[in-house]
Amino acid sequence: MGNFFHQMRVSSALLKRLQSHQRAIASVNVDGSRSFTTTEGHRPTIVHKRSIDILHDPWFNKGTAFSMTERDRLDLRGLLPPNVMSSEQQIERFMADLKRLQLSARDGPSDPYSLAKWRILNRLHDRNETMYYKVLIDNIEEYAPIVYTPTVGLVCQKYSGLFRRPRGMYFSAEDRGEMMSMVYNWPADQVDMIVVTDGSRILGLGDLGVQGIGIAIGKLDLYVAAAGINPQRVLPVMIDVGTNNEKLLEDPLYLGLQEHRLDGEEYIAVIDEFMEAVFTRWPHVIVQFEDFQSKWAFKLLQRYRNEYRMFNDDVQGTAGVALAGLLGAVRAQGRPMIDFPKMKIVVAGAGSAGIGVLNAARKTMARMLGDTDIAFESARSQFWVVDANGLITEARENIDPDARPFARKVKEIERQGLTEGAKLVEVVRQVKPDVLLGLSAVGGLFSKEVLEALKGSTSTRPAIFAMSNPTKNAECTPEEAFSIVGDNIIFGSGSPFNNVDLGNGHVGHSNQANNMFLFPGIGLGTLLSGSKVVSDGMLQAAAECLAAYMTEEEVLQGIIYPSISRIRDITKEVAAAVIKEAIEEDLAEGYREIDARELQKLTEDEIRTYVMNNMWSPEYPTLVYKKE
Ligand SMILES: NC(=O)c1ccc[n+]([C@@H]2O[C@H](COP(=O)([O-])OP(=O)(O)OC[C@H]3O[C@@H](n4cnc5c(N)ncnc54)[C@H](O)[C@@H]3O)[C@@H](O)[C@H]2O)c1
Ligand SMILES: O=C(O)C[C@H](O)C(=O)O
Ligand SMILES: [Mg+2]
Repeated sequence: MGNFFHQMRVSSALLKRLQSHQRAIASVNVDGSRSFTTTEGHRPTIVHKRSIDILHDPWFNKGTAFSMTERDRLDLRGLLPPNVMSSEQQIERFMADLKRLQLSARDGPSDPYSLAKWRILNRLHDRNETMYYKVLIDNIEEYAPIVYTPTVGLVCQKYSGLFRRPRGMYFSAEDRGEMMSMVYNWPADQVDMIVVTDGSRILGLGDLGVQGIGIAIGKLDLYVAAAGINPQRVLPVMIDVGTNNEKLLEDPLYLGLQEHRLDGEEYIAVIDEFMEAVFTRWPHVIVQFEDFQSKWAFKLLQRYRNEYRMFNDDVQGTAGVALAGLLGAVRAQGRPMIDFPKMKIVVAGAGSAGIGVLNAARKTMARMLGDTDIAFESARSQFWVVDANGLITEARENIDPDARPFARKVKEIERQGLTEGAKLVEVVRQVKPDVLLGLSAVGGLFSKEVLEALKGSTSTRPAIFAMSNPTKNAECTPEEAFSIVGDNIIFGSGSPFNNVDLGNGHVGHSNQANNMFLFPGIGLGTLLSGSKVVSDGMLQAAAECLAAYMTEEEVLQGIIYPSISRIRDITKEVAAAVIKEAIEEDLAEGYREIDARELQKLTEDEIRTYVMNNMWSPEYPTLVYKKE
């Protein structure tokens, strides 16, 4: 018996070894790599690829389930959102998302087709970039609202569910001290354009944390489609310093750091480290800051704009687009642009966008009035600024320092029956403005009552700019504006709306007043000029180029911005204007084969040709394999 059990014991031990050995031999992978497993647990699978290659290989990719040690070992740190997910959580997220989409297909409020179109376009983007951009460029009017505002807002809100293949880099608070090295995990040795966000104010949707990466991706889609930046040289970046969005903090499927936002010096240190890392690796890159909450938007712009090639699209891009619209509104009245300083402008919203617009408009008025201190001071009295606490006056306690230059003098407004904190409708009623401009993120703020009050405007052609995004945050729709204020108004909005049929063959033109008409040209012009900074003069030249782009006939019809189908052409013109200004300011240092001296010799037409010759188009290159 003993012998029998002994033999049994021996054979079972032997059997176990044989089985494990058999399993080892049996798991040779299809690509020839071998996986060794033992009964004590899993030994590693030998792979012959790392970094982006392994993320893009459906055989080995684990996505958010790569552990932190694997991420370090396989050069994946920074290429994935920071939260490590279990495979169960991944499946749970996918199924929840699928069910959520099915719900939205039935509940109706969100356009289910827009998200479905985004998914299909996103899959193409991951499979074949040349084809993706050819589809986008050839159908820009139909698909810009899908890859950009407004659908991109929905994508950001649902990003944790929609996330499939990571795109871009994630620098998180947990990467402090690592950024200078992890930046080399990005496969491209040349990067021309970076769009970076910290997710703190995505469109008018507030703090979306790591999900804000969608806005950086959407903006760069326009850099490629409108400015012809080579898609292999763009990099979307998310700086994940946590989120104050309680819903995301509690969401088990959220992909970002589930802690409250860093603030103060700790926050600045993270951004500093990021900027140093990217400009060390790519000294000629241009970094566009996007959708940072106002308090940091201004501070970081001032901190970096003289040291790095950077600009803030919400502050500076929007300022230029709005200025072009305001000048267009003057032209649409059949008046010369020099009449601009006479306009009375009511602005609802004193955040990163609103203040940016006010500063640019006031400087332009002052320049038109002789560019003196007196002119600058007098221009101030053309603006009335209303924020969440009503009209901003010098009587306001704890006034935001960025808004202080636009605080109305109490004595001045008493004559108009206005006081500190006066409601928007009261301000419109008393001021009778030429322009009502919204950058408040409050949908429907220009209520029927406010629009009725605007009928009392002293302007022959009042202008309404409902610039907040996405669509549901627009201060009013074109239908409301034209039907209440009248057929003769000028209308612009941040998100696209259809034109309004006014009857009798008349059309109420719904312009898209969006910074997409400037940021691609600002980036492209800065790149091709070789300027080390984005100067105020370059930004002003961009705005004035957009303002002058429309013909007299178009403007008199109420068309003050181009159709998005012309975005490649306006971007070329804006870029040329930016280069010309950089040359005049002696900032242009040249780009690739063309040096500063040669740039200076170019005529305006030659600058345009230079721009066009450097705009990438979606044509397949011929490929030849060469062993690395
Ligand atoms: N069209 C464009 O190109 C463009 C460009 C940039 C920003 N935007 C949009 O502008 C909006 C604001 O962006 P931001 O970065 O300035 O945001 P922000 O949060 O920094 O500022 C919002 C401002 O609106 C004010 N506000 C809030 N409620 C108000 C109310 N009831 N009445 C009047 N003012 C009110 C706030 O006090 C604040 O001053 C967002 O929807 C954004 O998408 C559009
Ligand atoms: O993203 C946009 O459409 C414009 C702007 O940058 C915004 O923040 O709303
Ligand atoms: Mg923005």
